[in-house]
Amino acid sequence: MQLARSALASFRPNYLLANRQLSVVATLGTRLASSSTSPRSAIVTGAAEGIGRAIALRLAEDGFNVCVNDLERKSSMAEDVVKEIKSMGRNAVASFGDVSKRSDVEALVKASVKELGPLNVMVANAGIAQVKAGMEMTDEEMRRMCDVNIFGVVNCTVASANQFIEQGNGGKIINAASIVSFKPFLNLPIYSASKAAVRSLTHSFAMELAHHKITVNAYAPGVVKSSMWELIDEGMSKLNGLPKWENFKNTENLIALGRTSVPTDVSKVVSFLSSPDSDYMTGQTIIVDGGMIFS
Ligand SMILES: NC(=O)C1=CN([C@@H]2O[C@H](COP(=O)(O)OP(=O)(O)OC[C@H]3O[C@@H](n4cnc5c(N)ncnc54)[C@H](O)[C@@H]3O)[C@@H](O)[C@H]2O)C=CC1
Ligand SMILES: CC(=O)C(C)=O
Repeated sequence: MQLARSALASFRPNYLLANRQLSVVATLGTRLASSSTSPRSAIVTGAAEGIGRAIALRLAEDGFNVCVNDLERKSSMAEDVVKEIKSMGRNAVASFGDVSKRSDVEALVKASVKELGPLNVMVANAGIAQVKAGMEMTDEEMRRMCDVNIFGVVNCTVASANQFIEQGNGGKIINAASIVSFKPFLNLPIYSASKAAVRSLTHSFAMELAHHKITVNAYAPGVVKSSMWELIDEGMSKLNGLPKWENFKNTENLIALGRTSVPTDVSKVVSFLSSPDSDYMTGQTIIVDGGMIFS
C-alpha cells in the first residue's frame, strides 16, 4: 500500500505535466488555427496616430484585418498605418469620416465589410480633449466635445451592433473611456463628463445588446504620451506657467509604477478585450493607468 502510494505520487507529476503539455499544444493549435484559417476584422476609429494606431497594429499582430478610420485631414498618416499592417501580411483599408456623424459611421462600417468581410470588433477610440475651466467653455466647444466623445461612441455602437445582428454571430464593441470616467481632472470638466458618459454607455449597451451575443467593454487609460497629451500639457502650461512637458512629467509622482504610459500599454488591454479570452466579460471599464486611481 505504502509502495503503491509513493508510486502514485511519483507518477502524478508526470501525468499532470503530460496533460498540461497537451493542453498547451491544444491552446496553441486553436490560436494558430483562429489566426490562420478564419481571418477576423476590426474597425479602429481615430487610428491615424496615438493609442488608436497602436491598437490597429496590435490587432493586426493578433490576426485581424483592420479598417483604419480617422478624419480626412489625417489621411496620409492613416494610409501609413494601412501600409504597415499590410507589410505584416494582414489586409487593411483606410476609411475617412467623422465619428460624430451617424451617416459617416454607417458608411465606415459598410466600407469595412465590403473590403474586409464580416465585422468582428469595433473599437470606438476617437476622442478629443480641451483644457479649459468649465466657467470659460463656449457653447460650441462643449457641444463638439460631446458630439465626438459621447455621440461618436453611440454612433459606433449602433452602426456596428446593426452589422453584428445582421451577421448573426455576435461581436465585440470596445470604447475609449479614461481614468477621468472615474474621477475628473481639474480644468478638463466637459472632457471628464464625456468620458464618464462613455463608461455609463458601455454599461447600458452591454445590458441592451447581450441577447444578441454582443459584448460591450471599455478601456480607461491614465496619462499616455500622444498628441492629445501634448495638447493637454500645452493647455496646462498656459494656465500654470510650467515649461513644456513639465505638467505631463509631474503626473509620474501620482503613478504607483513610476512612469507615464505609452500607447502599447493600452493596446495590450484592447487585444485582450478583442480576443475570445474576454468572452465572458461585458459592461466593464478596465483601468490601465499604472496605478493612479485604484477604483
Ligand atoms: N492620451 C491619454 O492620456 C488618454 C487618452 N484617452 C482616450 O483615448 C483615445 C485616444 O487618445 P490619444 O491617442 O491620446 O489621442 P490623439 O489625439 O493622439 O489621437 C486621436 C485620434 O482621433 C482622431 N479623431 C478626433 N476626432 C475624430 C472624429 N470626430 N472622427 C474620427 N477621428 C477623430 C484624431 O484625428 C486623432 O488621430 C481618446 O478617446 C482619448 O480620449 C483616454 C485616457 C488617456
Ligand atoms: C487624456 C486623459 O483622459 C487623461 C486621463 O489624461
